[in-house]
Amino acid sequence: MNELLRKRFSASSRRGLYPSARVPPLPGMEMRAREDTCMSHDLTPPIPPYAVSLHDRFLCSHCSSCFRALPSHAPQQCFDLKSRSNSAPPFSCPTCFASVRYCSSACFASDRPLHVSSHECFLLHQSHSGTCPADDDTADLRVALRLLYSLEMRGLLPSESTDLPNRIGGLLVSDLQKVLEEGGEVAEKIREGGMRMSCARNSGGLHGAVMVEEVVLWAVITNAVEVQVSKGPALGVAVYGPWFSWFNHSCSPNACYRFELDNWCEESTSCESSSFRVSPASTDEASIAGWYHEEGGLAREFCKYGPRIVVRSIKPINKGEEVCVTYTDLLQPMAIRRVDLWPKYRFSCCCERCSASPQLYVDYILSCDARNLNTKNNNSATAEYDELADLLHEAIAEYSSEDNPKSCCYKLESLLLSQSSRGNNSMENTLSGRKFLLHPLHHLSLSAYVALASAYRSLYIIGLYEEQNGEALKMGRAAAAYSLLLAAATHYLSLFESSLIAPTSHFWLSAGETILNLVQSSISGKAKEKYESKFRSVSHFQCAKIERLSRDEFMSNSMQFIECISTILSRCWPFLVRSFSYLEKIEDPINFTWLGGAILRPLCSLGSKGTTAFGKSKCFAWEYQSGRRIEEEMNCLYQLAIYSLRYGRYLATICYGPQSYLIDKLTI
Ligand SMILES: C[S@@+](CC[C@H](N)C(=O)[O-])C[C@H]1O[C@@H](n2cnc3c(N)ncnc32)[C@H](O)[C@@H]1O
Repeated sequence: MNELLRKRFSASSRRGLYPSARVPPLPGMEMRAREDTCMSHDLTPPIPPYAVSLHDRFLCSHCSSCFRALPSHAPQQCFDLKSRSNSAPPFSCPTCFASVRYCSSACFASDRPLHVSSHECFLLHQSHSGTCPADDDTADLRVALRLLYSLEMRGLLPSESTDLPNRIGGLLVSDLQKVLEEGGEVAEKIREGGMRMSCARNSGGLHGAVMVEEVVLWAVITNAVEVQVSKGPALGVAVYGPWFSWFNHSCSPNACYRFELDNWCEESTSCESSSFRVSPASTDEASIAGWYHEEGGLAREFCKYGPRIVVRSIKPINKGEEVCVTYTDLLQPMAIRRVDLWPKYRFSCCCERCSASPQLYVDYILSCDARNLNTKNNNSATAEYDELADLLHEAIAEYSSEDNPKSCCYKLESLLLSQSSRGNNSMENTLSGRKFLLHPLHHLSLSAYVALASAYRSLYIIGLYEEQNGEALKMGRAAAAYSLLLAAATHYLSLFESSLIAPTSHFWLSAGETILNLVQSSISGKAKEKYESKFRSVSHFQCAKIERLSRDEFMSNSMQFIECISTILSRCWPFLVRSFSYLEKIEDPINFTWLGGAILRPLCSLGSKGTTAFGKSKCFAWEYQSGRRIEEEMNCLYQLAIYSLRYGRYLATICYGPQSYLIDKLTI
């Protein structure tokens, strides 16, 4: 931001808008279960949003109102808004160079007044005119402008003479003053963003209230969610009213959420409170009553179209229990989760996972030195750990920004090799003079596997494109191996912290897809048909029951799945990892016996309860022999792909429901 402009909007000029005296914060709102609920149940109907905005890169390819992909006449991708064409497609905004587009006249009619009146149009104009960095995404600012306009139209904005509000439209905005006074990245984002919003609203003028823009932008930062309706990056950003925004965070959440693009209500844009299995709660009942009556009710929503959000249970929940979702990546250890949550949400989580003493096994294992796995002693050298973490993050960041998968694989694998003990079946306590040793379940290893799986997938595609089949096969093997390692590791962790089934579902689906692609590009159509028919005749795995699923049934299904694929995996793992030094150290990615007896006991007892759905007897019984023909390897991998996809789909159905985009075309 221009330094001169920053000075003009210094803290002292802003302070004038709201007196510094603060009213005591309202008691926090939360959501509680109205009745006993099993895992895998929708707790809310589809909730329409307060405000939504596509990320800039999707403005040209998706409808700005309903978020559906535009018909093929529009360019599929639009990473650079400045390079738009002159001929505007139908249903687009002529004022902002057609960067905002709609799929139908209904979407156009419903959204364009908001697009124009919120001055989003002007903000995009600013972006085009080159005054903002080309890679700057304006979705947060645009959603804040839209929210601001909607609140204003409904008389829900505080007047300039009142104290800094604790809530706007029911959304928590307390702590803004502290955030701005303390400074830092988020304060900077609010100051700069608030000013850009103000410029847009005043057609470039710098007068008028900046503070209200900052308040609304803070509401967006604290309450918005990324809209994920398809594979790949999130399409945009959405802010929902109290029915969603009052769900608190837990690091051991009992619910998660999905988005739906269809089933929007043509007539009514609000939800009946009777259709919710949760209700708002607070230590101060009067403040809830205030939101029901004085502000027009919790169910008031602003957008006719746009992605609806549905909250779903992922654990059994008792009547009256608080229902929480997660605001952060749960595969991180506690210290990192705290650092991640504080700047945007201003609280230190005290959920049962965070307050357990001693810390829970899952948190211990995500951060401990490989040599301490069985000792519960986490005395590792922090300087050496920090150095390793920096190097890993640097390599991953470089991959994200420069898209050089080869260099990423080289750097990450060198780091993993230099820091690892000898692999999971032979953990040694006596290793070298190193002060910190990684193990495959450490959170740094998991982050590295995510990047490696993605980088090797890119190299595999490049190999296929360049018709270097040998190289493509090699890269595809590594991509499959890292995807499997990631899925197996998170699966293991999810047995101790069951909310981890949500990320685990993504990893099994991704492993299944990666392996299936590898098989399909490596065999002839005839061979594929043969595998498919052979597999159909011997495989009966259904992971059938989702409705009224008990925790025991779920655990039993999970153990059977692992039992089943362990047989197949032991045959094809050596083929996948051949000639990859780090992967070769891992003798069996789903065998966790190296973690020690005490830890494994609960799992062994569960395993013995297994029923027949995933029984070993139903697997193929081919023995691994070195030098087998590639078709035989592929045959084995094909089974692994199908099992991984089916199990991933089972987990995804539990977490996101059968309507989720993750539950797609698996017909085999
Ligand atoms: C999206 S709102 C959730 C609803 C909020 N409790 C309210 O009163 O509106 C996010 C804010 O809620 C509070 N919050 C959420 N989860 C929390 C938790 N586990 N512990 C303490 N505060 C939490 C924080 O102030 C956070 O910024």
